[in-house]
Amino acid sequence: MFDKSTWIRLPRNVVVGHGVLSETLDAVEELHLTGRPLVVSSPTPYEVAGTRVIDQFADAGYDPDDIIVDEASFDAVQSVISHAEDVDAGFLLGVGGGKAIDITKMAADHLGKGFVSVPTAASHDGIVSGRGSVPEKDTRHSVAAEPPLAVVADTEILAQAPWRLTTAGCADIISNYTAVRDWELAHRLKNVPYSEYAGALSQMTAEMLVENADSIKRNLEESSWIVVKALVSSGVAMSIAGSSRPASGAEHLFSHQLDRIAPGAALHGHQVGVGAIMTEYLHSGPQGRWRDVRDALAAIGAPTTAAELDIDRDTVIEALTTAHEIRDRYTILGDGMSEEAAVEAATVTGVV
Ligand SMILES: NC(=O)c1ccc[n+]([C@@H]2O[C@H](COP(=O)([O-])OP(=O)(O)OC[C@H]3O[C@@H](n4cnc5c(N)ncnc54)[C@H](O)[C@@H]3O)[C@@H](O)[C@H]2O)c1
Ligand SMILES: O=P(O)(O)OC[C@@H](O)CO
Ligand SMILES: [Zn+2]
Repeated sequence: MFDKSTWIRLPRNVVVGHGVLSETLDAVEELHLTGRPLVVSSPTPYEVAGTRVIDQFADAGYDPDDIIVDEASFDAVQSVISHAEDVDAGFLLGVGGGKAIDITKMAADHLGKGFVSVPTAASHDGIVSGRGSVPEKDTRHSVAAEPPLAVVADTEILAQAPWRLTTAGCADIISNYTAVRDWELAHRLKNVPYSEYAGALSQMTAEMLVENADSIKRNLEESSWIVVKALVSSGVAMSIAGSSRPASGAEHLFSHQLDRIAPGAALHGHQVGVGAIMTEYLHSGPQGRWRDVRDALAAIGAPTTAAELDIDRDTVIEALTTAHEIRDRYTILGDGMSEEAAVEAATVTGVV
């Protein structure tokens, strides 16, 4: 008997383009969301977009409230949950980078309330995904969370954000190459469930971004358009998979470990990009495609070395040799790299 079943939870409205922040109210009303809007944001995104979202709802007769968060932690999620309960929020809007959006989708999930994603930077592919990423002690959780009912991605705002945030988003997408390779490996070796559809979509998204690298340029709003569409597509791949597997392999484990050892050193996307150069080397050897990964990152101006991440050699080696411990996710790192092998991989690829 065929007894498989799956839920693919996707946004209903994905609104992308110049000035679309002013259509946030329309995108929400079309969903028939009711009650008090709660805007969850971090300091700069609040100034850049949060106040304008609040004004829209206030002018339309809603009674919006807001809360500022700063870090991706379970404490921050709890503070949003408590605040939402105190003010009797009807639905939540996450306005900001990856951390603010992750916190909002996890709080919305706990509360059983609708969630709307309003990215202010094209820096990560959590814009659409139904996953939240939270560090806790020695580990990093990938938590099932409320996927957005609507996404409002204003390319005017995304283009005005610091350029490094956009190159971080590109690198988060380029890392899909190695994430899919790790996923296929885990499927073959450990019988981890694999979705051909999600894997193909994730890989195609990375390929399209790399093919369009010439059009991804500072001060060009079309760049934000290309990158945000790729970020949406990657998030859809995660929703189809029901996990972050299509977009998170060993290169992400390396980055998560860096977050523990050298917190705040570099952006998530930049870290996973550098990680992908080394894990592609591990997959395909010295003559393999790690140079293609490195060149694709370099073409869009993302870091390709530890120095560009502002991370020293020893930290890279420590992160490489311990990355397999952070999560129960089988990857090319297997049960761990020896120090000698880590030095070899980081040196041959020019990361250190
Ligand atoms: N849930 C998922 O599927 C998923 C996917 C990718 C990344 N992530 C998570 O997202 C986080 C990384 O996202 P991030 O790189 O956006 O980090 P972040 O949320 O810390 O944002 C980086 C900085 O950019 C600022 N910023 C955002 N928009 C700005 C703007 N318009 N102008 C000026 N500054 C602006 C933020 O306030 C913050 O200080 C990590 O925690 C990562 O694990 C989650
Ligand atoms: O599940 P994690 O490893 O947090 O990955 C999510 C996201 O960063 C993928 O780009
Ligand atoms: Zn990522």
